[in-house]
Amino acid sequence: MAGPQTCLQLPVLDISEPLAPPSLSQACQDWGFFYISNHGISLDLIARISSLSKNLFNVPSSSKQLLGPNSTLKTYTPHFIVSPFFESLRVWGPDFAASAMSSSSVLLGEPELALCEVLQEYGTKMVQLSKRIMEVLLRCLGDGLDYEHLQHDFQNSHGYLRINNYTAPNNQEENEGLGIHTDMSCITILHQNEIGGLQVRCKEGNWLDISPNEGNLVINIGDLLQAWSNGRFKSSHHRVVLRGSNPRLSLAFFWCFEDEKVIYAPDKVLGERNFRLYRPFLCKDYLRFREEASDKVGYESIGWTVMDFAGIQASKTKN
Ligand SMILES: O=C(O)CCC(=O)C(=O)O
Ligand SMILES: [Fe+2]
Repeated sequence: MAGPQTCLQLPVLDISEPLAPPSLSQACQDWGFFYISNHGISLDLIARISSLSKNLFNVPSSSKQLLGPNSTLKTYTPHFIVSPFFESLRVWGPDFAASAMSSSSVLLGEPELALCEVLQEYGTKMVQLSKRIMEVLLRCLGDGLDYEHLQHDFQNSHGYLRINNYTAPNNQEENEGLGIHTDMSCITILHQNEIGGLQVRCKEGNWLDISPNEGNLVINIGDLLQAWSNGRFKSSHHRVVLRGSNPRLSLAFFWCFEDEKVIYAPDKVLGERNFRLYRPFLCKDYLRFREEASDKVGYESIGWTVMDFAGIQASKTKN
């Protein structure tokens, strides 16, 4: 008899094709996760980013603190904020090279030009992919002509990249590299290396692996799109577990609404559900709510999702 399912089978959207697989809408509704293929990101580009960014993570932690939460740039998240095994460097778009230049100059004493160049290439491709993926997703929400109208809402969206470096202890345990959370994006485009470890939580509460899939990138829906789509797309709780001591590196690109955007599901996306699940809210107010959550309860976002913040049924006061 087959054992319980441990790995989630997800549709693959071939981004070079005009049509999406029929199962895509359902996957966005049930899981908020799918893969994309033919995305134009070569293994060589990823290998160059991985090896150059390792040089940055290898500098002494006293240097990395110069970019930490109390610094001016605040592009580095040190160990123990998210977990003992996680550190991360943020690269702001749209000028990814300039952001990498500032951070690498602080870490190495001079800019790492090769890294700036590859990150500019990666970031620019991520922006193009995000627009293409959003186009496909909007077609799923509004049939035919509606989608062009919907696209206006995303014209000022922007993106940033996080280079996540995981180092697990050499023990037999399964260690949590990144705790349970939802993303504060519209969509996230993720490359995880061959180690795997990304998991999504089922309704029943158990965890399913989202395995590395033949060079395909993982896409997940974030909170902003869940609210804007009136819950038709789901921002799922997910986490990263580390099995064994192999190093894990991931590149997570977050495509977001602009800070001043009022997030409010347009009439055309309401679909069969004729009422709104979320009150209108300013994007930056939700980001602030989540920041406040991290200060109070740490990184994990349970009880501090967009439903808690703006859900019409939800209690809106948190003490
Ligand atoms: O490292 C990963 O695979 C996932 C990262 C992630 O979920 C995030 O940065 O929000
Ligand atoms: Fe995430």
